[in-house]
This record gives sequence, C-alpha cells and structure tokens, in this order.
Amino acid sequence: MPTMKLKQRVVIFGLLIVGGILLVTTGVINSHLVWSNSEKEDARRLISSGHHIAFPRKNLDESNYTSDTQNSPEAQKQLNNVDTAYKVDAGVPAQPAAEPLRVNPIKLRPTKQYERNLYPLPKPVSLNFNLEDMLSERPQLKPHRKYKRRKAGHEGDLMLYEEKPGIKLTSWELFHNHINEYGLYRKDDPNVNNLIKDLQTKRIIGTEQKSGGTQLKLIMEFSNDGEALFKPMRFQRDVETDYNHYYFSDYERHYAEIAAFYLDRVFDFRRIPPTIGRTVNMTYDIKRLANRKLAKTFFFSPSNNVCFHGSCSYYCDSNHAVCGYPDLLEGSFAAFLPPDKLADRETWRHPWRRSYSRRRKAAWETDDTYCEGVRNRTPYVNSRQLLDLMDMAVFDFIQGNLDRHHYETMDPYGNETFPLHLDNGRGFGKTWKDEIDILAPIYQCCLMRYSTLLKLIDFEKGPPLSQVFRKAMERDLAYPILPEKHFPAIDRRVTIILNTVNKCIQQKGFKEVVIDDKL
Ligand SMILES: Nc1ncnc2c1ncn2[C@@H]1O[C@H](COP(=O)(O)OP(=O)(O)OP(=O)(O)O)[C@@H](O)[C@H]1O
Ligand SMILES: [Mn+2]
Repeated sequence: MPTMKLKQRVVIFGLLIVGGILLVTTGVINSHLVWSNSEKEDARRLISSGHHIAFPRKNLDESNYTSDTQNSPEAQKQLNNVDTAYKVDAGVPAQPAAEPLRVNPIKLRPTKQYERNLYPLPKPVSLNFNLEDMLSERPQLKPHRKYKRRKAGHEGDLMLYEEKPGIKLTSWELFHNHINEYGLYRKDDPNVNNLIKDLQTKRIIGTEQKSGGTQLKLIMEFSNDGEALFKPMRFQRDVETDYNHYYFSDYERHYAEIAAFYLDRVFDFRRIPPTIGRTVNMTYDIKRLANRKLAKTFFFSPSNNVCFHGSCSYYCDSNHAVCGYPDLLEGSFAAFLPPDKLADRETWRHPWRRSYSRRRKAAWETDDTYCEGVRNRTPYVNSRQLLDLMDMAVFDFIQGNLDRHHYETMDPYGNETFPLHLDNGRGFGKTWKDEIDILAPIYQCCLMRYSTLLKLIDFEKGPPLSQVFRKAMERDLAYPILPEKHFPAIDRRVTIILNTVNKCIQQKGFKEVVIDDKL
C-alpha cells in the first residue's frame, strides 16, 4: 500500500464503494423475488386450512433480469468430492450442506392432515371402460431387431437375454419390444434392471451430438448396439436455480433427469425411459469417438481440466462449456426410444404451457375458466389425455419443473395412450419455493385420476414419498442424486396437492372431481 500511487488508491477506493452499492441493491432485488414473512405466514395459514395458494405474481421488468452468463460453470470440483458431499451414512440422513438460502424452510405440513374428507374415499365415477379391451392390450410395437449384429470385435459384449425359447435379444431390443399403449415398460418387467445395468456398464463405442434443442446433449452408442441420450453435469448438485433466472434461462441439471426417472417409477407412471447416472472419461469416451466438428470444441480450462462445448442454438460456447475433473464427467444416460420408423412420435403443445416471455402471460394465467375450453377440444374431450395432464401436473409440481412446453405420445397407439415425460432437466431447481402455478390444470379443471389420488394418499400416510423415492435411487451409480434438502420439499408438495384436490372436492363433490379410468 505505501508504495501505491495516489491514483491507484483512488481507483481501488472507488471500486470498493461501487461493489458495496451493488451488494446492497442485489439484496433489495432478491428480497422482491422471494417470499416476504407475511407471504410465508399467509401460505402457511392457507395450506393448513386446505386452500390452494394464489401467490402474488411479481412484476418483473428488464431491470431485475440477469443474463445467463452469471451462472457460467466454474471449475468443477473433484467428482469424488461431489459424490461424497451428501453421502447418507447407514440410513442416517446427511445434514444438508450450508445453503445460500434467503428464506427459512417452511413447514407446511398441516397438523391434522387426516381430517380431510378424502378418508375414507367414496366410490369414484368410472369412465365407460371395457375391461375386455383392457385385458387384451393392443399389440405391442412390431417385434424387431434394431440392427444387424454388425460390430465386428464387439460380439463378446453383446449380452443377450432370452425373450422366449430360442429368441434372444439385447436389453434395448427388449425395451422397445415391451413398450405398449399403457407405458414404456410393464410394472415388473425384469428387463428394466438389465437395461439399467447395461446403461451403467456397457462400453461406449460411438458418440455424436444430438441436433436440435437449446442445450448440449450427445447420443452415446454402446458396445451392445444400444443407444442413450447423454446430458452432461454442468455444476454441482447443490446449486439451485438462480433467483433472478426465469425457467427458460435456467440450465438443465443432469441429476434432475435421473431423479425424474426414479420419481416416475415410484409413481408407477412408466412414462420416462430408464435414465441413470454414469461417469465417463471425456477424452476416451467422447473426444476419441467424436467427429471433427465436435472434437474441435474441446479445450483445456485455466485449471487444466478438459472442457468442451459442442454446437447448439443457445448454450454452446466457451462461456457455457462443460468441464470434467480433470477429464472425468458425470452425466445422465437415458435409454433411447425406438427409432421413428418403428414408432414415430406425435408432439402435443401443452395447453398449460408457460408464455416463455418475461412480459406476456399465458391465457390460463388470466382466465380461471380456461379449462372449459381444453375439456371440450380434441384430444382432451372424453379422453384419458386430460387425466394424464393432471398426472403431469402432479409429477411436475413435485419436481418444480416449469418447463413443460410440449409432450409426446407414441404414434402407433393413436390418441388414447400415455404421454411421455421427456426433458426433465429443469426440475429440482428450487427447494425453497413451491411453484403452485404448476397445479393450474388441477385447480382449474378440478380433476384427478383415482389411482393417482390413491398413490398420493398412500405417500402422505406413509412411508412418505421422500423415503420411497430415496430408496429407489440408492442403487444408482450417481447416488446420492439429490441433496437432502429436496426431500422435505417433496413431502410438503404431496400435502399441497392433496389439499388442492380436497378443496375441489369440497366445492364440486367427489364424483365430479375424482375419475376412475382404471389406469
Ligand atoms: N430417451 C430418448 N430417446 C429418443 N429421443 C429422445 C429421448 N429423450 C429425448 N428425446 C428427443 O430429443 C429431443 C430433445 O430432448 P430434450 O427435450 O430432453 O432436450 P432439450 O435440449 O431440453 O430440448 P429443448 O431445448 O427443445 O427443450 C426431444 O424432443 C425428444 O424428441
Ligand atoms: Mn428442454
């Protein structure tokens, strides 16, 4: 300091003052984006009285919108550290790491949770449903062998499973062959575990970037001819959605894709292809197998970690690179769905999609009768698809996923089939906020599938969803997939959904609200 010139001292002093002002103003902005104490109090009161909460919408404008570069991935910590950060020791829940939260966790569980008129359940209304049809399920996809067994030198790695005497197929072929109009796999299909094992262990023999979409993802090919969609880890698991980021500028979280699969399985929806966590060597498993265009985007970070960014429409430049430690990278691997020629997919706009704009609101946000229009139009009129939207709302609310703009169905089954719940990378971003808006289909239509209601009630009675869900994830190589702080949020959300349905039942009667379509 004594050797500093006066000019330098003035500059440093100036910087300190500007920094101080910035700190104070961000605090002020943030305080507008989280719940105030009185809002929290309101939420607590409303929820314990069984009402759904209409949260005051914040008026956001350009001034408090932060650009995405703020969230650039930092040099990643050692993968080992990541893996042990939330280790659960012999069933004792780990203490959540120090959280940068600005609000205290909110205890929303009502004390007298069983005093709702949901227990015991009256008889639900059944849709006109032909059980015969149900039992003789429509044919599965045409049995096929996806590829000729062409990979010379890889035959030894071709694990085949016996489908019927004399018919041996890979786990991928079985996965595709077992898809039916009710789900991607059957409840007790032993092939799911085989497929998971192959996703975790099979050698990677090919990689290419998947075109389309806003964020980097790769198609990985395995030594048994299977394929998976790979989404790389971008930051550590405890990094939550930036308070100033909209859902559409949020990064995708690879662990959210993994958790979504297990959550879907726990709910027995079977609408997500098996998705697991696995660590790859970026040099050996990606760069070595990449084409020139992809390989050219590899570089070393200043801390000598291997990074790459690929090419895509938004987040594929060196500011948004994916980095390993030094070249180990964890990611999500989702088993690839059947190719289009076998089962093309239909894409549907989600009626309750968000506006994807900072200023515009979607029609459903301002029109409480919005559901009437949806109910009366194809494909929702008299169709399972309307109830499927309620399931999707349950599923997305529990994850906090606001990014459900479209969904897909499998073409061979027409309109009366399950929706796929693909693209879950933006879930599990906030443990501190329940995005009540996601339940809009439920509270605007006042509708719920009977079987889903039963599942929610079971989870509330216990063992709680958090416990079953954690157990389901235990065997994943990327376990613990979610930091502990997510689990209380998940159970809290189950209660909020039940309270929302309960309010509908009080207004409209059980038979109007709860529909049993035997699914
Ligand atoms: N397991 C899968 N098998 C085959 N295709 C898939 C699978 N998962 C996703 N896809 C296809 O890839 C597309 C892109 O996937 P996804 O939506 O997860 O990526 P994204 O980068 O988030 O895309 P977007 O930016 O458009 O939301 C999907 O629309 C879907 O059709
Ligand atoms: Mn997406």
